[in-house]
Amino acid sequence: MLEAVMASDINWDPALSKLISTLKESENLSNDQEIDFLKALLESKELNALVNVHTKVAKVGRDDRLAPVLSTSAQVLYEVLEQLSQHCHLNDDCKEAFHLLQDSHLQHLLFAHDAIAQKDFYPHLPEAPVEMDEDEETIKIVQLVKSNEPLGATIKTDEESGKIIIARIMHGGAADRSGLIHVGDEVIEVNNINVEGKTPGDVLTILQNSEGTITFKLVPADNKGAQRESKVRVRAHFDYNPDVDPYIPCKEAGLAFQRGDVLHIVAQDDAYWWQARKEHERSARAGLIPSRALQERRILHDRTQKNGTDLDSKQNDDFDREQIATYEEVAKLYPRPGVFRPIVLIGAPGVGRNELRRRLIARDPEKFRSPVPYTTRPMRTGEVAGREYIFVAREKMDADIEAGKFVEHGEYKGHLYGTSAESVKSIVNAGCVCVLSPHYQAIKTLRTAQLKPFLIHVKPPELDILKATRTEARAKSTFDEANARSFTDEEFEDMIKSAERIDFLYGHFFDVELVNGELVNAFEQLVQNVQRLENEPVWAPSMWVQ
Ligand SMILES: Nc1ncnc2c1ncn2[C@@H]1O[C@H](COP(=O)(O)OP(=O)(O)OP(=O)(O)O)[C@@H](O)[C@H]1O
Repeated sequence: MLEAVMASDINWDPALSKLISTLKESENLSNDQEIDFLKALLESKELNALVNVHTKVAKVGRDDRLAPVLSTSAQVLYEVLEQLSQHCHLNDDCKEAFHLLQDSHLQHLLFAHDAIAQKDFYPHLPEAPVEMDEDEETIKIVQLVKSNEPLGATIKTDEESGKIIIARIMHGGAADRSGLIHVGDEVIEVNNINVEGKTPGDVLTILQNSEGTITFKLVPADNKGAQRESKVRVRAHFDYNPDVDPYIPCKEAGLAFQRGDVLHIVAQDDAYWWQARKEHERSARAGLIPSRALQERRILHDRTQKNGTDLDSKQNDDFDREQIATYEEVAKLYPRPGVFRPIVLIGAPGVGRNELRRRLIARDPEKFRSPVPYTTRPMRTGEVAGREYIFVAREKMDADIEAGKFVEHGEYKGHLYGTSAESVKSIVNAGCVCVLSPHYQAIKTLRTAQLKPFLIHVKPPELDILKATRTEARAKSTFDEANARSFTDEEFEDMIKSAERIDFLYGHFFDVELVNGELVNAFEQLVQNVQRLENEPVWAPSMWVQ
């Protein structure tokens, strides 16, 4: 009786009611326990409520008015940001729209929208296994038309089976675009020629001698389509030329690049050879590049071979080079309104970092500021504490350096000098652009996710221009504090050598290189870079972007 009252309170789903009544009619089912269990489950309030929710959601889902106009809005947002970034300097409205669209709440809202629009919330279940006769092998026949373009696939002999298999499919190449050939597919015939027992070299000869259409008979691999394009971008920290690489499996498939190039890594599934495209050449076919592991091994091997005869191992007391520079993962760092990245001018002593820094501050002292450095040297007559320097006791500064409170520091004639992290932070927090011109060894301590510095290498021009510009400007040597004199020839030469060494050791860390020949031009370039940083996204270590 009680059951009947409760049941009548519930608005049963019609399909569920029908199932329950069918169950009651199936009295001839032998196992009573199973029927009781099923009955209890079907009559439970929870299941009924779930079915009702499902019916409502399904009904709403069918409503065309709720269909998303767009399911890639986040992508569109990035495209709009890219467009706007080129016009920010022209128009204040552009600038405002650019800053508004960078808001992380807005971006996450669009990500959530796209996930729903693409119905990305359903669990991805593996495909149900299809029962197949084990002896039966599916064979596919693939026809490709031979053109001047390479096939974009490499083959190898499988170590275990001795069969010829597809080793690699180059992203964007002819084989990839056909969508018909996959890594691991076994090659049985090429143009009706059986390749059993043949070497990859023999197969290549068959391919080279074929004209027009090439027909492959293949046994498909189990994991076809397993290659998925990754989104990883890296900045190369070394130059690479496949033409002079004796180990690359196929020189034509290689991708040449230079230190500083941003590469889009499209496949990393091979331990030694990654596939990549240059970031600014999006439509191009991907090429092979050495993997991080392979490149690390090569560098270590080269170092032991050279055994201390090169720039790298000399003067180790002076420099500490990043152990092994291969690739650094990068992402686009968008400017944030009112929060400016510190501008750090690095260069050989005497090259003109301070001159450029002073000019930048003089151009807009409200906006560009440099922190007052700390020192342990005694105050000189005419100096004011907190204006030229913040004067501190040696013990205090030693302790603060030890505690990591200085972003850079050094010792000169027995006294410590340095810039505190706090003073940089307070300039940034005040909405100003912090400009620093520290010693080059400070790169390592400055280059952190907290500071996110924009590093500029101020380089000297060629020797004759260096001499001419400094002589004409009556430049004062910075190597002799006691006497105001001009630079000597030796000092000019040292400046160039020092710049080469900075480039060798830290070149991959710089965002921009700026040649300080004619001062007016160098300053103009500096201003342009500073403006670009305020208005455009710039590649930075991906750790800084998260
Ligand atoms: N492009 C240039 N043309 C002519 N003179 C220049 C140029 N750049 C800098 N100078 C002059 O060279 C001298 C040294 O410059 P600056 O003090 O800026 O060097 P620095 O890189 O800061 O050196 P240090 O690290 O040794 O202090 C100054 O007299 C400066 O005016």
